[in-house]
Amino acid sequence: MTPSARIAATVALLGDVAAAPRRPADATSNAFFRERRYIGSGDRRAVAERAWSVLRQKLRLDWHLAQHNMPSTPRMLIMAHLLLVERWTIDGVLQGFPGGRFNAGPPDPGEMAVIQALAGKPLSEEGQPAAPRFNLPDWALEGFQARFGDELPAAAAAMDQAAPLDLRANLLRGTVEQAAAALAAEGIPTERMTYSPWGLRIPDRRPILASKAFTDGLIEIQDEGSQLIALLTGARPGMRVVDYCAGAAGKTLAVAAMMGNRGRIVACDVSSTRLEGAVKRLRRAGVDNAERHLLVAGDRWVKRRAGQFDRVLVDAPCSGTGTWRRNPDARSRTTARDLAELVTKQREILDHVAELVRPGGRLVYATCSVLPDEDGSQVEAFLARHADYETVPLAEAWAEAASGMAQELPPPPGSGPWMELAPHSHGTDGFFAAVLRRKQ
Ligand SMILES: C[S@@+](CC[C@H](N)C(=O)[O-])C[C@H]1O[C@@H](n2cnc3c(N)ncnc32)[C@H](O)[C@@H]1O
Repeated sequence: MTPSARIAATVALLGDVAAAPRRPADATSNAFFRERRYIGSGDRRAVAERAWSVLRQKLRLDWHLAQHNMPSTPRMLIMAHLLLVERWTIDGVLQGFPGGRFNAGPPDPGEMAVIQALAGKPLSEEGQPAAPRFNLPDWALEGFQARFGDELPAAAAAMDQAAPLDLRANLLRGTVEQAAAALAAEGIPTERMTYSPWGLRIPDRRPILASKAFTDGLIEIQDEGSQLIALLTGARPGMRVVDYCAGAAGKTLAVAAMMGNRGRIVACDVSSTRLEGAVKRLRRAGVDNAERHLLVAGDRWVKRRAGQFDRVLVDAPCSGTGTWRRNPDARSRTTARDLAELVTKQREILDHVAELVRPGGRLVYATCSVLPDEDGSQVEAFLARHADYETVPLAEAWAEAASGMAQELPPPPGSGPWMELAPHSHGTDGFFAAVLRRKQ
């Protein structure tokens, strides 16, 4: 493809993303390239990388375009990206948008006026309101400020970067060293992680789904923060555990490995598609102590099992604000209304499952959000409603988890009542986890 044909393909991809505003951009992107198998891998990478960078910077680009009363069309977003992010000149942009077949077509007079106004401008500038300056949607600004305080500039900047590829060695299939050696033998070098005893990191992201280490179940893709949530359950062989919002079983797999396949873990979810997705993963990982339960309206599953579980993990549906490194489009896709609905849903789920835990057992509440409404405030409100629960501070929960493990753990990733992870402070996605004990 010529450079201008790549730009035209990026316009088309961003058009598809805009046409399906509630759909995650990676799903749209996969479908886009599936329908265009003639696009070679180099072109595909170039188109996807630029589209992804536009989505990563979209709130800032929107702001610049709004200053000129220009709607954020895919064409205009790319032109603004070329000027403000890639630092192209006006001539460069005009060459990128020529007429003719396979090209995006030249700018119209309105677009041309904006191109001229944006040329040479910085992406972020003095006087810009805080939300676009920190690349945050308006509805999330207050929560980010409350969570990070003076660290907000560093936290927001780290959230802007692409994330590494994090793997978890599956101890049901071998040791961490064996997993690392298997990957290295396939030309995929990895690094150990700071906190997770099972973690292997690939700093430069590369496809690993076709690797033998992956198909043999030696490794799973899982952010270090997610691994630490599983770790904080302190699950051990022989326990009875529920992973209540299990999705496609990401954390079920990690917890089952901690249990050495002994005891029982039930993966519940309201989504049959997600639970279905768990089947293959459980098999590949060699997990045979897990069962799945699809939650339906009026389900009495929880009521019938009151007080029966040692550990209940609620990996709650959330705004995903902690994962914006990986899902930059979610910044624009999620709304204030979504957040309000999620906070209500989280409260309802917590209240519903509280009775599943046996006295002395633990309820672990986790999100991949950094917003206090979904995290600390949600837990404080739960504790105020449930006098039979108390917090197990992070250091204590960490030490408890460590005592059940063969290898030593580093010091916990923080102090205080719960675990709060973020890209700038821990190199993980943004995560929250609180360990709550049901009193005897
Ligand atoms: C953060 S995701 C879980 C990710 C998963 N634990 C993992 O590690 O891969 C939240 C999950 O909660 C599920 N969910 C939404 N509402 C629910 C409810 N009322 N009860 C249980 N699960 C629910 C969603 O279908 C989604 O799979």
